[in-house]
Amino acid sequence: MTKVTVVGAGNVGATCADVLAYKEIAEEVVLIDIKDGIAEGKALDIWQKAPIDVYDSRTVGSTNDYAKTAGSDVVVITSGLPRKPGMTRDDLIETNAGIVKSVTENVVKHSPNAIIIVVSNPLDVMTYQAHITSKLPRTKVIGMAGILDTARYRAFLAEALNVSPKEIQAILMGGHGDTMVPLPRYTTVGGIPVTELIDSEKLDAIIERTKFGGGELVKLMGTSAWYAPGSAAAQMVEAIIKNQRRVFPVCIKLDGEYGIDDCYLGVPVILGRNGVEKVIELDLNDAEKQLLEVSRSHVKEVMDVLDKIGSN
Ligand SMILES: NC(=O)C1=CN([C@@H]2O[C@H](COP(=O)(O)OP(=O)(O)OC[C@H]3O[C@@H](n4cnc5c(N)ncnc54)[C@H](O)[C@@H]3O)[C@@H](O)[C@H]2O)C=CC1
Ligand SMILES: O=C([O-])CC(=O)C(=O)O
Repeated sequence: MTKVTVVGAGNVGATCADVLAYKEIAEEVVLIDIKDGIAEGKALDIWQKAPIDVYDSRTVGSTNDYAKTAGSDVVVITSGLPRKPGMTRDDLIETNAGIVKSVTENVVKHSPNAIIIVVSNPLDVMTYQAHITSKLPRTKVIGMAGILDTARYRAFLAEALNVSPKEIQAILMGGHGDTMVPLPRYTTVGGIPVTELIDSEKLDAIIERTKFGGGELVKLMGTSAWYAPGSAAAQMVEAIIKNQRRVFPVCIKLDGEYGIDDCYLGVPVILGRNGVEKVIELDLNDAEKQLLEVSRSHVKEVMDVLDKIGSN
């Protein structure tokens, strides 16, 4: 039986669990939260939608009882505070590091073979936290951000070009923050390089909007996004559970790739049954390398903050 646990039954976690269930990505989806009854309630609500949307994945809710999560193939960690207007993702580090650490300990105790997908922010550094706490290989503890950031970029491009979002292929690298690195050189529209279809001024504006895409939504809603983040995490789960070997930007600890050691950054990978099956190394030009270095040094600074807090 395929089993997936989602930790945190808030906006992102519940959305992710819903997508996992209605797309029948896993046979059993467990939702767990510390708030009394919330996970049970949302799991029941998703199950009651099954006759309407026609799916048969089972959903189970749990208030902090990790026994119910035992033997999960994949665990998605969404527990933690979201930011409010005026905050950066990095402002969440102290609270969320403690949460991600204790959650990871419980996850590994009950599902030692699970692949862990981290969603909590600040994303790259929470992936670091989960990786060191779990003591699992780096290919099995990865972060979700690149699919979301790339989706925002693709959605903005589809709107500007008045084409279907299905036609836009793109890749984006780096940390999940304002220093992320969209790559126009690797962006195509139905196989046509995007630079042949849009002028550079408009493309630059879309890249800027993408970098601040999370903040745009925080400003509008007073809390951060959940529909696209929940679906993006579910898409990673699907690639793993179905061994699809899809090519996605995913946050992973770099071990020499791109000339970078000991830093958690978004890079293109092949995602399959074993988690990251391969890190793909693109032949970046000097300008792209420079942007990636800016992103690396920012993430490293936040990793240093985590080391100082000492929750690892
Ligand atoms: N990586 C990405 O691209 C994205 C990351 N995020 C991040 O995801 C996280 C969750 O966001 P939302 O779902 O909007 O927040 P939310 O506040 O709606 O839900 C968070 C849930 O975590 C639960 N929780 C807290 N401590 C817990 C613990 N120790 N064990 C189990 N559950 C616990 C809370 O009770 C709450 O239900 C935030 O850190 C946010 O910044 C959000 C969107 C995109
Ligand atoms: O912006 C936030 O705080 C949540 C997030 O990471 C995103 O939506 O990209």
